[in-house]
Amino acid sequence: MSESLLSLRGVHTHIGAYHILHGVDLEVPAGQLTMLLGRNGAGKTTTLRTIMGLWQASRGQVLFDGQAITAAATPEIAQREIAYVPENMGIFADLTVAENLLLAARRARRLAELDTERLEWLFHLFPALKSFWLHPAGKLSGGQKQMLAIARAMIEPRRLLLIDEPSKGLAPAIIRNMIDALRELKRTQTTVLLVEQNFMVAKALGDSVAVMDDGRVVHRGAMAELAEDEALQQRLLGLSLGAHQ
Ligand SMILES: Nc1ncnc2c1ncn2[C@@H]1O[C@H](COP(=O)(O)OP(=O)(O)OP(=O)(O)O)[C@@H](O)[C@H]1O
Repeated sequence: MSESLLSLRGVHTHIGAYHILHGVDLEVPAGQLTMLLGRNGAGKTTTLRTIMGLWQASRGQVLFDGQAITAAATPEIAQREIAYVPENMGIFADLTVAENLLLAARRARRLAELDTERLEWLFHLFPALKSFWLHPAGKLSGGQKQMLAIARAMIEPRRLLLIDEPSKGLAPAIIRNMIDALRELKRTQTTVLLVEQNFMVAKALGDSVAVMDDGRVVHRGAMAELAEDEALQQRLLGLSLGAHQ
């Protein structure tokens, strides 16, 4: 079992008067892709936002590489090379694809300063970025916007990527492209925590898995084990047998 890069220990999060996370225990092994699954409203997005410091944990600990980041502010967390791709993607529609990528790169101020090798790798993963390089990002299709959002998170080497439901609303062919790109990212041994509702995506990409329900992690294990156990999927996720084939 590889060592955890990120650990959540008994994390509680309140949003205003609402108690949303009720003691989340989660381990994200280094160099692996961990799936975070669960029904709607289980607390997956709240967990990612709490890790990123966008919500503050009211109890418990968030440890990154053995150090507590529980009370750290978001910029400090980002400086530790943790990147977050929110469900709404957070791209700037009026800016070009190139400008969107440049803004995500902390070490480059001008396009010429972007690491060309890394850029070529991103173009190889997401060819649409090259075709639309100088077009406003708002003109991209939903799938292309999602690819841009992920590419922004990958423009510089990151130690941990938090990605929220990248397949949402995408056509199956686009989802397959996205799976291919994330598989390629896995080859670089980047540690990823990926929230998904689409079980096919989870099955294709996950090394390990955590399933949430009602603000807690209720199952942890290998993704391959959950993928084979339809009764467990039914119990944890309410998937009807065979529905996700
Ligand atoms: N800003 C907020 N104010 C109040 N309640 C919130 C807020 N954001 C989330 N919640 C509530 O917290 C609970 C968990 O939401 P969260 O978005 O983390 O779930 P999720 O597992 O990501 O669900 P989904 O798959 O639907 O995105 C839900 O009951 C939701 O209504």
